[in-house]
Amino acid sequence: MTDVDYSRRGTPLVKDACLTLRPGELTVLVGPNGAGKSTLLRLALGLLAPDRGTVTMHGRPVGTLRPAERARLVAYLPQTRDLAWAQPVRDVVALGRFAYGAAPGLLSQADAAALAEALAQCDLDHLADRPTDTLSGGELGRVHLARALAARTPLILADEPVTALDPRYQHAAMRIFRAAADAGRGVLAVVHDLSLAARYANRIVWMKGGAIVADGAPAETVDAGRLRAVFGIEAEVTASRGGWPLVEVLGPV
Ligand SMILES: Nc1ncnc2c1ncn2[C@@H]1O[C@H](COP(=O)(O)OP(=O)(O)OP(=O)(O)O)[C@@H](O)[C@H]1O
Repeated sequence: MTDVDYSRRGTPLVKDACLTLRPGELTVLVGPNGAGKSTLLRLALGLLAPDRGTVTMHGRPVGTLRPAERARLVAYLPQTRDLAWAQPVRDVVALGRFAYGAAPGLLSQADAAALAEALAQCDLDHLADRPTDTLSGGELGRVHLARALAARTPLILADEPVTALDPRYQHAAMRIFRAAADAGRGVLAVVHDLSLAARYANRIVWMKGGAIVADGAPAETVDAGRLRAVFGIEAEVTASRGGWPLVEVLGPV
């Protein structure tokens, strides 16, 4: 996206945003509550139309893509994930294949392979037949992640995909995203845990007040001054043994 502005009732929610997602990169979007992260994702997906600027996907204006075309290019994991009715986990994950013509009970070989891989990646094999209204919040979070992965799209946009997950599954999910990026896909994930972001991202995009205020590798952008300026927190940043920045939040400024 280039030079994107978006306002609602006279209030600018996204200002002058320029962002290019590249294949092979796990980009983590961070910023305080209300910074405009979800709005930016929705603009990138063409779910909102910008007041100014351009948004393209694979070189085409995103607004000109038909829904099924878009669904083959990008998987979207929204922040609020309502399911209209309870269905078995397997069928919900299979919805990730709808852009390829799949329906529950009507899966091609490719659909079935993608479904099986996504269930296994998200450790859902033992829950595959469970109705979704019997799952815990974290289990349901993994179902939605699996649905996004099953689409096997070149691009994944995930809005707070790890928020409901326990530490083990948070790391597992970030590793899945990182592996997807290493395999050549482009991933953009909104993550609030800054150490988790710094541990796995190739690149961190920082938003505040609707604007992208920094964009770069974790080692280049995670520092105490930026954490104070963007989040209003005092924090100590040290280097982990693995070389990535570790953030210890001391408290609000
Ligand atoms: N339809 C709308 N009308 C008015 N204000 C809106 C609308 N949609 C979003 N906003 C406001 O825009 C701002 C940005 O919202 P957005 O959901 O993009 O933030 P966010 O960075 O994703 O926040 P969070 O971390 O809390 O999820 C918020 O202040 C929100 O209240």
